Amino acid sequence: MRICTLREGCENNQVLLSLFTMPMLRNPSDKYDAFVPPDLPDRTWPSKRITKRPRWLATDLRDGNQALACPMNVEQKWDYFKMLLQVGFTEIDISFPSASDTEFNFTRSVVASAPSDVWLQVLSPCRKELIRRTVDSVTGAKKAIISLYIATSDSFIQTMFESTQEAVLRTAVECVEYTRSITKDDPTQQGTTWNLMFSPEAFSDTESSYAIAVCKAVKEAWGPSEEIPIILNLPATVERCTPNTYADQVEIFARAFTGNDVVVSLHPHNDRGCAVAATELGQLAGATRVEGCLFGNGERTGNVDLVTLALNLYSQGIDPGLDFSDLPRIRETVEKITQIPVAVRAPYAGESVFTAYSGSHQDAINKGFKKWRDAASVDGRSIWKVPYLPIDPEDIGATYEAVIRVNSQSGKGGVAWVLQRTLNLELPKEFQQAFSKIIKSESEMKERWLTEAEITQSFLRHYSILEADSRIIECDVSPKLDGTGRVIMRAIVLVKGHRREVVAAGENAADAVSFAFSSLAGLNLEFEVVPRSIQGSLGEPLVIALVKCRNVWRARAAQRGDVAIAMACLSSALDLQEELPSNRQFLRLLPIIHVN
Ligand SMILES: CC(=O)SCCNC(=O)CCNC(=O)[C@H](O)C(C)(C)COP(=O)(O)OP(=O)(O)OC[C@H]1O[C@@H](n2cnc3c(N)ncnc32)[C@H](O)[C@@H]1OP(=O)(O)O
Ligand SMILES: CC(C)C(=O)C(=O)O
Repeated sequence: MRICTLREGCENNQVLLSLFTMPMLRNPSDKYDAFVPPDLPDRTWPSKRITKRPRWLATDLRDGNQALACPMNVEQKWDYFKMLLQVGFTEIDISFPSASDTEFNFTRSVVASAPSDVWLQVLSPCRKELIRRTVDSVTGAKKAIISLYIATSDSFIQTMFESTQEAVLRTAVECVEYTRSITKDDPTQQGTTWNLMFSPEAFSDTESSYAIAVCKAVKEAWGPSEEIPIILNLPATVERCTPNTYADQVEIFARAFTGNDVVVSLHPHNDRGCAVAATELGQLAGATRVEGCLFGNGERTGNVDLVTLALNLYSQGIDPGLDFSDLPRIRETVEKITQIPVAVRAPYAGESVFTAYSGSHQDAINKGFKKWRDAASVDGRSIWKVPYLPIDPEDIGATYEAVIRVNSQSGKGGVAWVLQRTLNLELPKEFQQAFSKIIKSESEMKERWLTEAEITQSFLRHYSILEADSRIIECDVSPKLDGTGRVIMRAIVLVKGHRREVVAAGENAADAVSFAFSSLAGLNLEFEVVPRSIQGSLGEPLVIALVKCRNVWRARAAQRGDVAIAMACLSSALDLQEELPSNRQFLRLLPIIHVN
């Protein structure tokens, strides 16, 4: 066998060995034409705002389904359909009935038991035999939309149909007339409320005047009413231009259909990654209905993502009319059925989209949450103003656990957030700083983020809060017992195997303890004590005392208020002894509390 490479050039009887990939074109204009936008100098959409939700159509069971390696079976379609109903969709593109028995049979079973207020939409090309089968599939439905499409873009007409604009327009009209004759004009079909949707395929690639001409002819052939306006659907079948250009195209189209007997609908795909933007601008330009899929499933890069669109509205204070309170469950169902994972950074739904690892983000979120909660409790309102979080993750079923994850990029705000959540413990700033260093190096050592449980355990361990071996045998702090209004502290401590009793008085518990310890150890120590109640995962309620002694913060915990503080001070002081010269005789009081 003789081998050649592209670089050397190949002759007959040689086997091509692909040793290198072809470089991208130096001059892409040799191959690709720039998109030519329509001219609309007096466009009005840029100064408009979206103030209400569109009509939503979920095409997961049709456009989404036709893009799957393993199209859904009847059972999967049913599970998906029920989920869409729960979310609140009232227009659902359920199938391409002429494609297969599965599609046809599923459609028949939905017709038999779908809620009566839901529009069942089914798609067919403009081919009469396929339209017949499509109409048969929804016969008996309460509400059905027959959705017809035909290619109208020059390139599709030339490449696919090898036809002309006139012939395509004629076919479209004939097919609509035929559809009308076997649906709303057929006396045997009067049990169903029929509507028509028509899509000039690759609208965004179609000359606007031609798209309008075809749709006008189609509208006339169908004869819509104001009660049931015809749906003219404008697919960006392949997204080929910037969203502002799509919006111009939509505005040009919408201006041509001013009556109430038309609804302008959008069907954007995401080839350039701009489908959400295109859909939002398309609504500014006059569209009032949107077709898409959950999480942007669909052909190639997908249809526009309805979750993102709906939650974008929600984040602006507009009720999207779709319920994503339990988005994680919806995501799980969709992933299971489609076998396509939702990307970790998919807006709203991705695993990482509410997570901050970096210190400055965490700090701002931590402060923002506190302010938001305080503000809510003051004036009864709770306008969301937490930095870095476009919406409250809890609204869509995400937990706050995912909001802050602590790794070596994190600062003190992160650990403060975690301890606040797990122990309901608010650490003083310097304490946060000290503990954050410990956590940072643990995370660096492990080369990963640390879980809330790991951080909490590390806190308890580092400050000897949970160690079992108690060496304070008794500790009693009795307020104001010495007749002078001072606090008496009495403790029996085990020091190197010897029981010792310490008694002292002070202005408060900490004071008393500091005197007690001073007398025991021969040191003069002062304590600043910040008592905190913690509940959290520890079972019994505890008091943690954050103790500052000689400018070092420490934490200790015990089961009851003053005693806890006393023990905390004592224990902290005893820890400090280790930092003193070894010739001083000091005690080692081992951890003081036992928590089951
Ligand atoms: C942009 C979209 O998403 S459109 C929806 C696409 N979805 C699907 O195609 C999924 C289901 N499709 C199918 O099961 C099959 O394609 C069927 C049943 C529709 C048709 O199957 P077949 O008859 O074998 O035809 P085939 O799949 O090759 O389709 C191409 C034919 O349809 C014609 N065609 C394509 N679109 C249309 C249209 N909108 N209106 C009329 N004819 C059309 C083509 O010109 C071609 O005709 P030709 O055979 O005379 O050249
Ligand atoms: C048939 C139409 C609506 C479509 O799916 C598209 O053009 O992408």
